[in-house]
This record gives sequence, C-alpha cells and structure tokens, in this order.
Amino acid sequence: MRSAHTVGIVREAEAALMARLPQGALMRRAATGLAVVCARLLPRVYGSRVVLLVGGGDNGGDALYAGADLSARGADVRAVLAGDRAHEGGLAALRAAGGRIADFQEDTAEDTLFDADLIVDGMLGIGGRGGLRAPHAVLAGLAATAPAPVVAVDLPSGVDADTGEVTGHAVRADVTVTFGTYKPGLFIDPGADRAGRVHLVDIGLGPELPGPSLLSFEDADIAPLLPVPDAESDKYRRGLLAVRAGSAHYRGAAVLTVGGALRTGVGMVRYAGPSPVVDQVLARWPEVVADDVDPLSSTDLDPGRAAAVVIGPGRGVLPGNVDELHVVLESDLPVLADADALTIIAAGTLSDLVRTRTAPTLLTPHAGELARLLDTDREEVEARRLEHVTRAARELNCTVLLKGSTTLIAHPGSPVAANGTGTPLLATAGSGDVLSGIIGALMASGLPATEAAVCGAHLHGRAAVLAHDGAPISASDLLSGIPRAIARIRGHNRTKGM
Ligand SMILES: NC(=O)C1=CN([C@@H]2O[C@H](COP(=O)(O)OP(=O)(O)OC[C@H]3O[C@@H](n4cnc5c(N)ncnc54)[C@H](OP(=O)(O)O)[C@@H]3O)[C@@H](O)[C@H]2O)[C@@H](O)CC1
Ligand SMILES: [K+]
Repeated sequence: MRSAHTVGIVREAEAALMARLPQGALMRRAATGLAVVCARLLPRVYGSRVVLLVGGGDNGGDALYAGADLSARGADVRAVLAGDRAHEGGLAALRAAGGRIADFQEDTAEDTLFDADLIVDGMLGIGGRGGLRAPHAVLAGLAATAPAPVVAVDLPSGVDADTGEVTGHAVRADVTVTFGTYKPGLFIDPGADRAGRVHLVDIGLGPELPGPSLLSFEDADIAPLLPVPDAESDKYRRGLLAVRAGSAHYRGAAVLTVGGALRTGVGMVRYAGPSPVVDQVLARWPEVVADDVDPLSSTDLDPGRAAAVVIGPGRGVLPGNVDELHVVLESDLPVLADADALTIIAAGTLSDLVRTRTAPTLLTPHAGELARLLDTDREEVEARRLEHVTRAARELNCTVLLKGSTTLIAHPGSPVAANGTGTPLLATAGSGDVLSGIIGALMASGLPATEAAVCGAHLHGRAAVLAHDGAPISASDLLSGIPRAIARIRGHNRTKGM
C-alpha cells in the first residue's frame, strides 16, 4: 500500500525534520536518491549526456545536485535554466563537478534536448501553481517529443501535487522520483498518467508524517481481502447477493451485473425482475435463482434473506422503481446503489434515507451522476474529482466510488483510495454493471463497503487488462478476465509470502 500526503502536510513535516538537521541535508538526501535512479536508467553513466531542466525553486536544486553527482561520475551534464534564477548551492555544485549551465534559448533548446540520453525535469515540484508558464511549457513540450527518457523530480512539472490536475501543459515522465512520501496527484489522472513509474526516496520524513491523505493499493494489499471459501462454507455462508438490475428496456444490465457477481465468486445470486429479463438471465446463468417480480406494480419488493443487495443498473426511474429502492434502503442490509438508483437518490426523495442508514451503503456514480447528486456540473466534478468524491461521502454519509480514468473511493473520515488498475478501454457500455456485480459479490461475502469497493475496482481494472490482449473489449469480455485476475492477484500474494 502506498500512502500519499498533501503539500500542506509535507511542508509541515519537512519543517519539523529540517529543524533537527544541518542546512541542506534534506536536499542532499533527495538529490542522492534521484542520482541513483538516473544512473540506473542509463546504460552507463560515464559519457552519457544528461540534460537538466531547472526551475527557480528547490525542485531545481534537487536536479542540480543530482546532476553534480552524475557529472562527478563522468556524465556530460548540461543544465537549462527555465527562469531568471536558480538554486545557488546547486549551481555551484554542478559547476564544481564540471557540468555546464545555460539560460533557456528558444533556438538551441530543441537540439540540446534531442541530443540527450536522459532528461531530468526539475522545473517545478510541490511549489508549482497553475498551468506551466513559458519557457517551462516550451521545455515540457520539447521533452515530450525528444527520444530520451524523462525523469521527473518529485512530480512532473505542471501536475498539481494534491489533485493530479493539469491546466495546460505538463511534463510527461517515464519515471518520477518523489521524496519523503507520495503525493496524491501521482495517483490521480491526469497526473498519474504523466508520472510513469514512481519511485519513493526515503529522506527520513516518515516519523514526522501523520496518517495518509490518500492511499493506493497493489495486488499484495488486495490478495488478503479476497474471500476464500473454506471446507465449512455453504452457499448461504459464502453470501447470497440479491440483484435488482435490468428492465424490459435494459435486459443486458441484469445479465452483466449477475455475471460480474458470479465470476467474482458468491454463494448464490438471487435475481428479481420482469419475466423477460428473468428468462434472459437464466438463459445465460442457469445457476441463478430468479423470481419474476414486476418492480413497477408488485408490492413484494423485499430482498429477503440476502447478505447484500445491488440495485440500479438499467432498472428505471419510474415510481415503482422509487418504491423498490425505498424498501431496499429501509432494510438493514448492505446496499450498493448504481445508475438509475443514483438518479432517483439525486432527485432528492431518498437522499435522507441514504444519509441516515446504519447498514453499509455504497454509491458508485460516474462524474455525471455525482454531479447530479451534488447539484453541480459534470465539468466541475471532472475538474476536481478528489474534492467532489470526498464531499459526496461526507454529505451523504456513506461510501462513494467515483468511476473514471482513476476510480476514487471515499468514506467519511477515512483517506481516499485511488485505484491504480485498468485501461482506457474500460470506458465501454456495461462496464459499470459488471463492476456493480463484482463489488456486490464482495459485499455479500462479508467485506465492508469501502474494502469491497477498493478490492472490486482493483479486480475490475485487472480483469480488463487481462481480457483486452491488445484489442478493444466489450463488457462481456470483462467477465472472462475476472477469474484470471483473481488467480493473478492470489498468485502474487503467494509469491510474496514465500
Ligand atoms: N522543502 C524541503 O525540505 C525539501 C524540498 N525538496 C524539493 O523542493 C521542492 C519544492 O521546492 P519549492 O518550494 O522551492 O518549490 P518548487 O517546486 O521548486 O517551485 C517553485 C518555483 O516554481 C515557480 N513556479 C510556480 N508555479 C509555476 C508555473 N505554473 N509556471 C512556471 N513556474 C512556476 C516559482 O516561481 P514564482 O511563481 O515564485 O515566480 C518558483 O520558482 C520539492 O518539490 C522537492 O523537489 C527536496 O529537496 C526535499 C527537501
Ligand atoms: K519536477
């Protein structure tokens, strides 16, 4: 598990640590770690051409000191100064080690960057604000087209450290070397996409840091959460999931939601819906117990003996659907509400019920649905995803999973989790229905809502990567990737444990 802290917290922790250390010690630690990673990326250090892009603050200082280390080992190091000032100590160290320093020149910058074997982006770190100004933006553009790998110092310049937002230009790094703790923006798109592989350099900040602001999970963290049936398990102990998805218009939503649950593993799925949908579900998944229920007229809407309920995908927003959701939310069962159920909640009638439930509740909106839940615009949510998912969890007093290129999971009073798995190909119709089924199965198996959401999002992304094999995927293909993803994640855990 990787923990990230916001800039404000990093600054406080750094100040506390610096007060106990000789001046410049922290920057030396950071720069030494940076130089080690840079050296590993070069076939050999001696004779390699390293170009440093140097901003006016301490981020540039890190790059200059690391450049001095590489220069002392025989690299040909050139610093390009992006601003009219640069870290004095770093400049002196680079000069003393034989490195060359030049101001940014529009007509020579391209040749300099295109001749490099390695480009080090030390323009902006946690002190960056807003979109990159010139010439930083020009250098970011040249670095993106130059053939050499790009190493970002602390974070790619132009990425907001706290949110991952990018306004205008930003550096696209192959590797980011970050110091002391991860920054949230390294795990949230578009920042995560700009960061490449992320290395953390320990500069001794750990004891000064409070609990994390954001968490990112890896296979090894997910493996122990996946339910494993034992010899004692029967279908009821393994969990019965009630699925209230699909309608005459959207039959596929029921098939995909049920499929997601079955492929993840659950004791039993009990499906209830209109008769033509029941037929379709049973034709694809004969192991399901299915009841003909017309949610628009029936009074028998009680999910009965279930361990968890998934409600909403393709279900509809008619008065009967509102009644059905009402009954489900009034129960004391763990509930996952998605799609149409979110539209009903956003309309206001049932939001109080969500807020006051004591049983686990998970909402799984995409940006448009979250915007409706918060009475704002989709663009607002897309621009500041972390802020909005946190706000929704707080205001609705439940767990909220915001789907997107980085799926975020928030629960009141807990650090937000950023999901690191997946592929842009996941943005396909029905993919969210499968996710609901996966998470529903995990909730029915007894995982708390937040853990089920974290685990389910990870699994969903891994399944997509395994299923696509270089070609576009449909939501149905995703289903076949789920068991393989589970096997990979479990296998990873066994290797770690050996
Ligand atoms: N603190 C510590 O103990 C340690 C810190 N460490 C390192 O220090 C880094 C933080 O250094 P920092 O605070 O000096 O800020 P930094 O990221 O260099 O940026 C400031 C410069 O950027 C400029 N600038 C801002 N926005 C801009 C824009 N949009 N477009 C263009 N320019 C823009 C701004 O210019 P100004 O706006 O002031 O004119 C100023 O010149 C941190 O990330 C880590 O690498 C490590 O050594 C470990 C120990
Ligand atoms: K940087």
